[in-house]
Amino acid sequence: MSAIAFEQVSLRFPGAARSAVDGCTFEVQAGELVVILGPSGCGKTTLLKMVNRLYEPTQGHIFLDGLNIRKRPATELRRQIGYVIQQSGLFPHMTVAENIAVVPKLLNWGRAKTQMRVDELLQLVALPPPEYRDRYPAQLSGGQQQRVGVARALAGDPQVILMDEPFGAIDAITRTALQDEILRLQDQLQKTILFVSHDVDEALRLADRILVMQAGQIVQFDTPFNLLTQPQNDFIRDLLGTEDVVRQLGLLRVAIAMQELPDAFNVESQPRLSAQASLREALSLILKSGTEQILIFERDRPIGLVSLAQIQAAVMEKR
Ligand SMILES: Nc1ncnc2c1ncn2[C@@H]1O[C@H](COP(=O)(O)OP(=O)(O)OP(=O)(O)O)[C@@H](O)[C@H]1O
Repeated sequence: MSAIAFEQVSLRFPGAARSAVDGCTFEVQAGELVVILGPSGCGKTTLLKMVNRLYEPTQGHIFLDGLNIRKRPATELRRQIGYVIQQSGLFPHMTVAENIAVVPKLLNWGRAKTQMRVDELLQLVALPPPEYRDRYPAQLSGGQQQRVGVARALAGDPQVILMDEPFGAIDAITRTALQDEILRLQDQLQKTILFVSHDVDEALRLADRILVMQAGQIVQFDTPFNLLTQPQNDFIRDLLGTEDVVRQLGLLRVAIAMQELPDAFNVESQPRLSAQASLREALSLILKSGTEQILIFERDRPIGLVSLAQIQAAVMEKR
């Protein structure tokens, strides 16, 4: 059973000429991180806000773990769905700890259990509790506020988390660090995450699958690799910049060009790279080191080799 399912969902705002979300059908599996990507005004936020019933569809149905969300009281539903928005949405007059404790309080957890949970979550988002627990949001940087926003969304241990351009207002370097945090947290917690973004690189970096929208409709719903290698039309091609080979090298993992390590291969003096690295990093290392091939490692274990010819073949294959 899918964690989230949309069945022919549309929403037309009163007086609007066309639907903001138009006949959307898709399913998200438990533990998946799905990025909703598309240009401004294409309906991303509207789609997201229907999941926690901030908006109600004018047509169609939405299911959470197989249950129609319309059958559940909106307030109870929202307690079970984490929500992170762009400007963190923290309450300015509450401390960091009080902000994170909002849902545990609603769930009547009691003081000791709540305090423990707050500290655990602060640690999880890399903010040492003694230093940050009693600060007010205004005493934090934008990136730290977003970390607290993420901690607050995780507080009630929801299975589903909605994130609406959470890092949209953050500078590029902090943004990359926060994306790394999300990937690390996701590795650890495996939540079902719907993440709105209009940043293509962010989507390619974070998503298990990307739902591309245009004018309220779904254009393609696929893995980053498939979107890059099999874009369904010119809109996707332009949006993702799939014609730019150098850009693609930076986005595709080295693993797609790798060959298995021959038996008894001497791994000693070879230049090496992690399996998480991009083809671009592999190319750069080959050119710099002057070797024919480099070794690919996964968690300290050599798993394969990549050569210049293999990188070229991988890129050619996709054309
Ligand atoms: N509360 C509302 N009342 C009326 N129209 C709305 C409302 N919210 C959004 N819209 C309209 O619905 C369409 C989709 O808006 P939405 O905010 O979902 O787009 P988006 O893809 O999230 O855009 P952005 O990336 O700019 O945030 C737009 O045309 C917008 O003007």
